[in-house]
Amino acid sequence: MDGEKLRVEVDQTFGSFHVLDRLNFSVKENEFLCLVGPSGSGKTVLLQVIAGIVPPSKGKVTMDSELVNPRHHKLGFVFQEPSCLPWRTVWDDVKFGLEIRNFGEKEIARKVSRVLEVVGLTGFEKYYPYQISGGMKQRVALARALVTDPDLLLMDEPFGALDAQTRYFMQIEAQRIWEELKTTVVFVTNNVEEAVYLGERILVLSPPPAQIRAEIPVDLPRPRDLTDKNFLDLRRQVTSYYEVEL
Ligand SMILES: Nc1ncnc2c1ncn2[C@@H]1O[C@H](COP(=O)(O)OP(=O)(O)OP(=O)(O)O)[C@@H](O)[C@H]1O
Repeated sequence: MDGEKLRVEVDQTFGSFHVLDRLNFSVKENEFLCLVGPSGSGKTVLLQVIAGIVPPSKGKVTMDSELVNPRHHKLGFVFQEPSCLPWRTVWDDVKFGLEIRNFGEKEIARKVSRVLEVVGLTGFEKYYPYQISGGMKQRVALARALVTDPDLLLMDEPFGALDAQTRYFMQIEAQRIWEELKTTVVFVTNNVEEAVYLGERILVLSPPPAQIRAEIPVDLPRPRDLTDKNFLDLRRQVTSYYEVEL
């Protein structure tokens, strides 16, 4: 496929439990792909398989036509629970991923300061996690993932633990950041509106053994308008697949 970044062809079982049923899809370079599906449908497992953390029972995941390997490919993660290191300031937390990659001090300073600007944390460099809000902690997590210029950014319900208003604000920010950096993103969410707001394409997973129930391109101009008729029509369409058999 033209511009294909990631190809996923996997089947996953744990003992006798069949979680992912012959999933087969690809992600284009710079694409923002959203995965939605009911709780327990295997979205987190799928991200773990994509990242090479869990080896697939059958099949393979390739990035740029090579088997995915966390040692060779730069993968960024953002999880649902903000995972700031309590003893590190925002600055030190974000630079952690660069320190272990042996970047020089000057290069680290340049990259960290740039990424903090991108996620809107300039001015908060010296703050500790207990001094910042949940939304800001997720910005730190995002900055930590972005600072290494990942080939692929995997986001697992990153805004799921935030209150509704902060979540909405972070969606606006995520869209802005993606438009600026054009990183390839696989974004897992339970929230259909969030998927239509952010994704260029949405895959709807069924309950386990999970198959792709629908693949829906989101061809709406950005920034998207939650009240626009086309937005609401698409949201309804995705929801109709999502709710079958729930
Ligand atoms: N290592 C494992 N061994 C056995 N079963 C597992 C393992 N990892 C996940 N599972 C099971 O796989 C199923 C899918 O879990 P997963 O967390 O991927 O779902 P999910 O779609 O991300 O759910 P949620 O939206 O609630 O986070 C669950 O029933 C879970 O218990």
